[in-house]
Amino acid sequence: MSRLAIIATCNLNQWAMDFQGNLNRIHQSIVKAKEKGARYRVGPELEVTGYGCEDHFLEPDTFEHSWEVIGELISSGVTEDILVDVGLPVLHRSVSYNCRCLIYGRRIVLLRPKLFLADDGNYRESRWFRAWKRRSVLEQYKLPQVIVDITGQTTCPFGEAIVELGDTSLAVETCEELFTVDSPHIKYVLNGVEIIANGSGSHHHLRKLDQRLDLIRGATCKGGGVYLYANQLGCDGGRLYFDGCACICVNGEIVAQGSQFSVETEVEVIVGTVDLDKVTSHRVGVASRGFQSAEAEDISRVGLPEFRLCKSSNIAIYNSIPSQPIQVRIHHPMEEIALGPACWLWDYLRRSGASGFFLPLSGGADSSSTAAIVGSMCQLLCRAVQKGCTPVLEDIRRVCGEPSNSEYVPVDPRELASRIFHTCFMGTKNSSQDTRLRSKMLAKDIGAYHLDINVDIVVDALVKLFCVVFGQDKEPRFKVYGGSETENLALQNIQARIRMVIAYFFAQMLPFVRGRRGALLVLGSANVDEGLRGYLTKYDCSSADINPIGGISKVDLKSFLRFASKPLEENGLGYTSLKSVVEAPPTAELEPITSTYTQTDEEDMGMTYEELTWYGRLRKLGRCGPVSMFLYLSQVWKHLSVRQVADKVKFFFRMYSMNRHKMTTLTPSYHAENYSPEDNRYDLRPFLYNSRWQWQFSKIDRLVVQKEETTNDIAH
Ligand SMILES: Nc1ncnc2c1ncn2[C@@H]1O[C@H](COP(=O)(O)OP(=O)(O)OC[C@H]2O[C@@H]([n+]3cccc(C(=O)O)c3)[C@H](O)[C@@H]2O)[C@@H](O)[C@H]1O
Ligand SMILES: Nc1ncnc2c1ncn2[C@@H]1O[C@H](COP(=O)(O)OP(=O)(O)OP(=O)(O)O)[C@@H](O)[C@H]1O
Ligand SMILES: NC(=O)CC[C@H](N)C(=O)O
Repeated sequence: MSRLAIIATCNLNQWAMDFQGNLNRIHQSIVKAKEKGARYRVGPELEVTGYGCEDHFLEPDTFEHSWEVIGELISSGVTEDILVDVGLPVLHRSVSYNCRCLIYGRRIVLLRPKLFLADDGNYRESRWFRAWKRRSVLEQYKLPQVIVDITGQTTCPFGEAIVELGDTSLAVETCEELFTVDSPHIKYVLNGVEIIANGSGSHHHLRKLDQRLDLIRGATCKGGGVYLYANQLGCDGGRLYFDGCACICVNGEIVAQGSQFSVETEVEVIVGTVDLDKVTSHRVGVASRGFQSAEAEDISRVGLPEFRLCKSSNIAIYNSIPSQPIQVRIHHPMEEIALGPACWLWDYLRRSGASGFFLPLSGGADSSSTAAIVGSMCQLLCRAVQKGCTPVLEDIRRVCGEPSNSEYVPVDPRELASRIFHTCFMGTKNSSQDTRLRSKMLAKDIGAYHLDINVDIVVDALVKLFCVVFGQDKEPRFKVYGGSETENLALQNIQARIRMVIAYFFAQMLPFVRGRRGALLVLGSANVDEGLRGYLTKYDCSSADINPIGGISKVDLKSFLRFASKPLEENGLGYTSLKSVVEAPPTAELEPITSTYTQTDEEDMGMTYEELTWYGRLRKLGRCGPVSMFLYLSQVWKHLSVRQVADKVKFFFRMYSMNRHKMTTLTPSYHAENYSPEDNRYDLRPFLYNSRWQWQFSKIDRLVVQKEETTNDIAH
């Protein structure tokens, strides 16, 4: 008979610092794995604490509580008859490490510290942990008293090692180690390890899954082997959405895949039956691998001979056949926008204790996108309830403020939206009927509780106050009525800013008005490009509690709106009113519309959204300063003269640097794109610039002259 093994990996929706909840979910995942006959279970990175504890990893309490959780797991008996691989932070000789802990029954088999830390973009693990550098040394770790008391074991091996089981060998790596050039799994494969597990804390951004799956397949494609990938799922207390997708890969082919975006369960266990003889067979067939293996550098080994993964008395084995390769599921980027932020919003809402959302809905592309994402969340929730996910139903009832004996079951996403989603059009004299109507129609499509109000009374009161203080002759006027730039801007900003105050007021009071308790979270809708250009009023209605689209570009949002306007049968979101939103030119509607003037975003900004997307990508992803951005764009924008390109690039950098201060107060938003300008965690820059960029701009000027001379020479 083949060496068949049933193994399990999981997606866990952990929450930073929620030790009790995290313990329950880890426990549940082990129980589920055992129920399905698995003999090995791997969980996500730092699952005991939650990945996103950040500076809590500097507190000794965090390490102590982590061992208490391990103690609870062991004493519950759940680790009996299964090899469990859990992620937690560990202090060893007063140095903190991000570790995997392998437990069998009441024995800690190995503590394996992370070798290569994640330190780019959103990650800064070296702020809290050290990477393990003594790769050839296996040290003895002094176990804490809480574990000694339960197990009687006083020390365990600490370091990089292969675990030799009775019938196979296994090694583990942690998240970023899969992404590094010289991944540890290469050595493990050459050392004959058949099963490699990776516990990850890896977040979603658009179009990323492809890369991750390629790496997973690549790990065992050349040298054979089984690769198990576990990940966190959901919002664990920050701006990131961890997108699960736990999977099992055999000899470079995915045989099992968990969900990427799901509100259905906090504990998703993915089980596969793998034939380890297939690994041997694959390996024997590649002679060059054999040559390299024969001379591979040895790795320390820890023995667990009494444990056989392919246990012949395992009843489940008799009933199972090896898992076959599957077609992997990769969502279209537009579905990713509809699903990722929706799942993040739901975790945030249910965990914050709020009673729903309040969204200032202008009928423009941005706030309409936010609204559609909340609609998508309601659709996901109703689908989960239909499938019988009881914990989801309980959470919904709690958010809706239902009594404990409630029998409420949401079946219609629009009906659910009417309970938890509130939208408000806040018009002024400058608002058009078109946007007012679009806002109303979209709210109807989604089912939101909608308000249509005018805020002129408040704006006028503020202008009056100004006149009382400074005199009637200083009454500010719009430019179209002969006012200066300053007056024109001030009159716009006050309308925009007052909307924010009203939004918070209404969000606090609406549950009371509707005979409910609690308060609503205010949603924001600023997008990446506006942030970059500074085309927003600081502390206006783009300031909110959370923003699901703050990391998404306008160009992607437009495509998303087209997708969301399609009927459900065509896999859209069914919000047909969005069609007119996409077609309308973006406008702030803060200036009076006259027969000769209508305000539009692109004209106001002095650049198009498409140009802004270029600047955004080159600035962050291309790591371009003004000069290299100019050089690059003068190659690409052939429809413009180099002087025009130079003027555009200089204008962008001037506006960007003048407005960078606005990024410091950006509403916390879902991280969806690597070109995000988010200033607090991701895109760290100064916010007081010399916006003349003298050195850089004069170099651009010299280059323009040079290029013009060269072009003239060629022409003659
Ligand atoms: N270096 C610096 N560091 C810190 N803070 C700085 C600062 N420079 C100015 N400030 C502060 O920022 C204030 C100016 O910023 P802010 O009040 O926002 O005003 P401001 O940026 O002058 O004007 C708002 C901009 O957004 C546009 N807008 C308005 C309304 C809607 C929309 C839309 O998205 O549709 C766009 C409008 O056309 C204009 O370009 C100053 O009064 C000062 O308090
Ligand atoms: N008339 C309005 N009624 C309700 N909310 C509004 C209105 N105008 C603006 N807002 C809110 O203020 C935010 C910022 O306003 P701004 O004029 O900058 O719009 P925007 O960023 O272009 O977004 P949108 O595309 O949603 O209009 C909007 O996203 C919206 O949430
Ligand atoms: N936690 C980690 O090591 C994650 C790093 C990895 N590059 C990722 O984005 O998935």
